[in-house]
Amino acid sequence: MTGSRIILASASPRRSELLESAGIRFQVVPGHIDETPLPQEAPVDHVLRLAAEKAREVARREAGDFFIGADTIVLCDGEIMGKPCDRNDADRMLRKLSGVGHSVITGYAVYSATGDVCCSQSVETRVYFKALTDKEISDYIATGCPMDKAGAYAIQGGAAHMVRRIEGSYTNVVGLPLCEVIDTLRDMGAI
Ligand SMILES: Cc1cn([C@H]2C[C@H](O)[C@@H](COP(=O)(O)OP(=O)(O)OP(=O)(O)O)O2)c(=O)[nH]c1=O
Repeated sequence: MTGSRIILASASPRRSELLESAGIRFQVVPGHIDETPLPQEAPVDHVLRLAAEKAREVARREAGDFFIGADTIVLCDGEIMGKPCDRNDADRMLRKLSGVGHSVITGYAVYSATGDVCCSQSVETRVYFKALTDKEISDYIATGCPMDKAGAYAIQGGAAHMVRRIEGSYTNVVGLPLCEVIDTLRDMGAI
């Protein structure tokens, strides 16, 4: 360890758990930004922009050396799915994901306050759902789990049985592509 103060600019408990599992020492300070996509904004541009905005917003008001921001979306048939706004929206999303493949894209950014540089990257994972029954969807929504997850599901939680297979990084689906984030932290001298 270099003794750098690393700040995770995220309210996501999943991101904290993942970073902790890699043995990184850090503090959590959630970022507060508007997550509305810009008109015509491409999915990758969207997650990279939000990740960098979260990291920089926290860097403006907290002391630290390196600030990590991230944003995860589900991309299905051209639609960017963030977190559902209500149960009907969660139902609509899960019906759309049922029986088909989609992408989960996470963008992350590491901002160095001392160097005033920001390194960012996006990672894509393909996820294939089995066909879901009406009961599976309504039971899952009743648990409340979908409400704070992009695409209205958690691969690490109650939706594990809905996933037939994935191609690519598992941690990327949960919210932070660990291999890549650790490489970036090392390249920047943060760890
Ligand atoms: C697809 C999927 C998403 N998610 C979560 C990861 C993110 O927490 C959330 C996507 O919303 P984000 O806006 O990326 O993150 P957040 O609002 O939870 O936290 P912050 O902006 O403060 O960093 O969905 C899972 O936990 N499991 C999954 O399988």
